[in-house]
Amino acid sequence: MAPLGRLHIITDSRHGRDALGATAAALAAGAPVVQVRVADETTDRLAYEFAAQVRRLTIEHGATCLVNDRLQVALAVGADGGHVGADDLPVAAARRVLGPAAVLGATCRDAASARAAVADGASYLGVGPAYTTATKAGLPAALGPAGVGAVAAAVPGTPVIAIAGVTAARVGELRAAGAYGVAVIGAVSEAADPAAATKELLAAVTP
Ligand SMILES: Cc1ncc(COP(=O)(O)OP(=O)(O)O)c(N)n1
Ligand SMILES: Cc1nc(C(=O)O)sc1CCOP(=O)(O)O
Ligand SMILES: [Mg+2]
Repeated sequence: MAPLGRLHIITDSRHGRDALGATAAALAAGAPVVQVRVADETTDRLAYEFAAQVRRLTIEHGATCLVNDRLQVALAVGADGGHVGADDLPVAAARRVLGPAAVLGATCRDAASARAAVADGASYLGVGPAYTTATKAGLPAALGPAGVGAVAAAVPGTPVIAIAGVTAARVGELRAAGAYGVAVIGAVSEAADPAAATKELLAAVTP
C-alpha cells in the first residue's frame, strides 16, 4: 500500500458551503487525501452522489479518497477506505466491511483507545481535538500538541493525523510533537483562496 498522505482535506458539510468547489481546488493544488464527510441528516442517496463526484476528482488527481462514517458509500463509490469514530461501526467491524487492503482511520482521543484501534485494524488514527474549533460542536477539551504527541507515542509506526483548529502556522508544532499529518476543514473551506491555502498547508506538512 502507498504511504498515507499527510494532508487530509475533509469536505465541509455545513449549510451554504461549496464543498465540491473547495475540494476541487484543493486537489488541483496537490492535496493527497480527501475525506468525504456529509451532514448526519444527508440521505444515503445524496451522500452517494456527492461521494461519487469526489471520487472521480480524486482519481483524476491521483489522490486518496476516504469516506467518513458511511462505509457502504465508501464501497459503492470505490473509495480507498473510510474513517470511523465512537458513534460509527467499531474498528474491527469496519475492517471486516472494508477488507484487508483498505485504508481505515479511527478517531482516538487517548493512548488506550489508540492502542485498541490499532489492534483492531486501524491503519491510521485521527487524533483531536488538537485545538478548539468552531466547525464541530460537542467536542471535549483541546489536547494541544503535547496531548496529540502522547497519543502518537502510544502507537509507534501508526500515522497520527491531528484534527481540529489546524492551520498552516500550527502544523510545525504538531509535527514536532509526533503527528504524521493533519486533517482540516475550515483552513481550506473558509479560505478566500482554497488552492493557495492548500499549498501553504502542504508546504508546512511536508518533511
Ligand atoms: C482524520 C479525522 N479524525 C477525526 C474525525 C472525526 O470522526 P468522528 O469522531 O467519527 O466524528 P464525525 O467526523 O463522524 O463527526 C474525522 N472525521 N477525521
Ligand atoms: C470532523 C471533526 N472531528 C474532530 C474531532 O476532534 O474529532 S474536529 C472536526 C472538525 C475539524 O474542522 P476544522 O479543521 O475546521 O477545525
Ligand atoms: Mg464518525
